[in-house]
Amino acid sequence: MTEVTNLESFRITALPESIYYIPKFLTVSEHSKLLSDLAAVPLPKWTQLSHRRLIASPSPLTGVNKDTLLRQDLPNWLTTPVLPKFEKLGLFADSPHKKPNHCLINEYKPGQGIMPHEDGPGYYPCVATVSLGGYSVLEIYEKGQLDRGKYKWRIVQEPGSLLVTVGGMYKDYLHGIQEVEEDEGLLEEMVCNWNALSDEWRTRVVESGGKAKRETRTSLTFRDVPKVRDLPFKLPFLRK
Ligand SMILES: O=C(O)CCC(=O)C(=O)O
Ligand SMILES: [Fe+2]
Repeated sequence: MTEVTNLESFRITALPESIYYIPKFLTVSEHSKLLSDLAAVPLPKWTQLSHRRLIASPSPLTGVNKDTLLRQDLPNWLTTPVLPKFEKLGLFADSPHKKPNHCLINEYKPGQGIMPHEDGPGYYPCVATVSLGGYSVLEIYEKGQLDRGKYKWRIVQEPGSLLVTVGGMYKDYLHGIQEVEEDEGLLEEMVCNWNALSDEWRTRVVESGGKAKRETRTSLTFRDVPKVRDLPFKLPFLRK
């Protein structure tokens, strides 16, 4: 496992703003435990969208601006493997609650993705994304660039990795994942964290001429929601 205590050493230097890629953030057993705990989540917790399925944990944001979290802890299976590591890295040290209180879980099958978007003002501008299952290619767009349909940078996320996005990169750019069954053009000069990727993955992709086939991939995107409201009364099933 990578010794993850110095965030700065994981900065993607090809990018102008603060974005960090930490390979092997999870051990192999932490990765498979998270996947099996996720598989045990009851089906009704998932929301099926047209191009991915989603769980907002502990619950979707509420209020007129959809920026308010009802006070409830994240489940232990999600926090136990990652929160102590976030703390070691100093992630969320300056955020209102000093740790994430919300996690969007996205599952993408081959051919699925997420349109270029920004995450919006409801969250403190730090997102920590843990990747599970297959690899993914996150594409970053300059805001005025979307109409030309072209991303500016590509970041590959391998299973077990952590991607941290803070500050300007969070606010001034859009990010998305293309809805394809196979990515193309995954060449050294096109992938800005190429050197941080595993030899196995790079070799396989180079041998297939810059192509890679998608597999099911799940992202756990941890965030801190500044606005938290107490539940008007505690329902028995929401008690910890
Ligand atoms: O799955 C990912 O890595 C990105 C997800 C995302 O951008 C989001 O949930 O806002
Ligand atoms: Fe996002």
